[in-house]
Amino acid sequence: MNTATIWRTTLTQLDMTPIDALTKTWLQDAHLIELPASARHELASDAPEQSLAFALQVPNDLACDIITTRWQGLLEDVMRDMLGQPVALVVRNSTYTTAAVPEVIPPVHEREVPPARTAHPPMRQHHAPPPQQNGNGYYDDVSRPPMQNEFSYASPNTLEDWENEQRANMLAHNRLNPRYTFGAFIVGNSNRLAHAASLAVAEAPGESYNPLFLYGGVGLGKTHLLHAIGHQGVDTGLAVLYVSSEQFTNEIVNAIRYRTTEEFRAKYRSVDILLVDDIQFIAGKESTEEEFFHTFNSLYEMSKQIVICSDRPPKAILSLEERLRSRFEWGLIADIQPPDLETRMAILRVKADLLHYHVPDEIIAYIAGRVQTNIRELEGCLNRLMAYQKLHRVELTMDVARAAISSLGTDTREPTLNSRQIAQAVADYYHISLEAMCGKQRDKYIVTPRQIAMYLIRQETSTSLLEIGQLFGGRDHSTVLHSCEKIDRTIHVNQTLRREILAIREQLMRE
Ligand SMILES: Nc1ncnc2c1ncn2[C@@H]1O[C@H](COP(=O)(O)OP(=O)(O)OP(=O)(O)O)[C@@H](O)[C@H]1O
Repeated sequence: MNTATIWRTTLTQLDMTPIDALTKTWLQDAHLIELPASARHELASDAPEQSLAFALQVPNDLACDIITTRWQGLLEDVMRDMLGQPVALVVRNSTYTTAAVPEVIPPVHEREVPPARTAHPPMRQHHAPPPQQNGNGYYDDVSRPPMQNEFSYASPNTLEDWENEQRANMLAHNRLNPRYTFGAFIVGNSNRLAHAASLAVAEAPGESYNPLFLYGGVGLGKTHLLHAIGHQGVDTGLAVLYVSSEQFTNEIVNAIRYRTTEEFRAKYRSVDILLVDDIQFIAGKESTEEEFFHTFNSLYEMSKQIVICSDRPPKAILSLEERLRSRFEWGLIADIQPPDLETRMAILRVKADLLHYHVPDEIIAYIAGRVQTNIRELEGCLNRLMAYQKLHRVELTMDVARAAISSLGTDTREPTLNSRQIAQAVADYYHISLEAMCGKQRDKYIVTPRQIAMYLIRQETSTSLLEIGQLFGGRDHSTVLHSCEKIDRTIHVNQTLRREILAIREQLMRE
């Protein structure tokens, strides 16, 4: 996929985000280019090694500042979901060239600066040049007025309004992903408890479950729930702080290094809701655990809400100090399990609707059947499908979906099924013998499963109509075609049949 297509597809996906109109105009005018290896030093120092590196050329300095501080993280997330690989961006004014940067001056994000003294760092601060606050608690590099003629999209008044709104937003919503709200979270059996507990905590922070400890596998919605609690807290005027344990650790290291531990403590102890992601990473880091222990105690004593996420329950975080482990167990521990097929389909449906992307149910079921454990991958598949379809300018059919999804990496299940396995699964599901199903019998309780088996074989394998006919007692290809078409029509009007077929598919995917 070339960079122009990647960028066009990214722009379509930004439609559902609350990016303001002016920034959207800048993004529409931006150009994405691949960053050559020789320019990788421009990326944030914590950009993953294996990330795809791009430069986003935007029309002016102001756009550059705002997109970097406010939206870069979101852009990287959207592109990562679409491309299935981490993405690192550097946002530049389009007049910038690498050659123009004097070699003796390191890129600004690599220069050493003391940690910003703010309780509300901007979103993804680690990717941006560290902002400097002015006396009003605003960030100078963002609040700086634009130069005359710097852009021509809005009158100064509009810009001023915009800036005020953005400052307020940035200070309030800090690093929370605008897409991760309760409204956008699909509830199923796998996450019902975690969702209910998160909602209870958001509605009455510090009163119901404290701490709330959420755990579950990769990409199952822990961070999403954490941010949803955060948004609700911010909306009700509370001071919310979301940190990854990695960020917490870095801040402590910096606080010790720059002798700003008092400020560090003041910051963490002034919040109403503390949200900590991936707590398992503080285990074994002595001074981080020590500081977190005191932070926890202070907040707890003041009845401030603490919500913690991890990939495993407290008992399984082996090198965690006992006193922290026991505190994590004081409140409620809720797990998130991999979603069932229905939930995966619902998530895909909602996501497709948000993108105004019409995806037939059968394709939703197909994707949901292939990605079973990780919702991030599930979303990635949908993004990939959309990008693939746009790139090839083809109608969205099952074959297109298959081609798009099969080019994905290892987390998806490739169809390794053969016709006999499918026929057997259908026979098992309807409690009939394979022989009867493949024979000549014409009773309805045999005929329908036979037609379903033909339909599924046609969907899931490249077996020809002729071969399918041979498997089913030497029927000719037009009979097979008729059966497939009949099932295809019926599942659009018959919920029961649709569910039965989904259940068989799910069973096959599990095998
Ligand atoms: N129940 C859900 N409804 C809608 N979207 C969901 C749901 N669960 C997860 N997602 C989406 O899946 C993606 C991954 O979720 P999230 O980042 O919260 O996972 P995580 O459990 O924190 O993963 P990790 O362990 O990798 O940090 C996000 O885009 C999130 O919005």
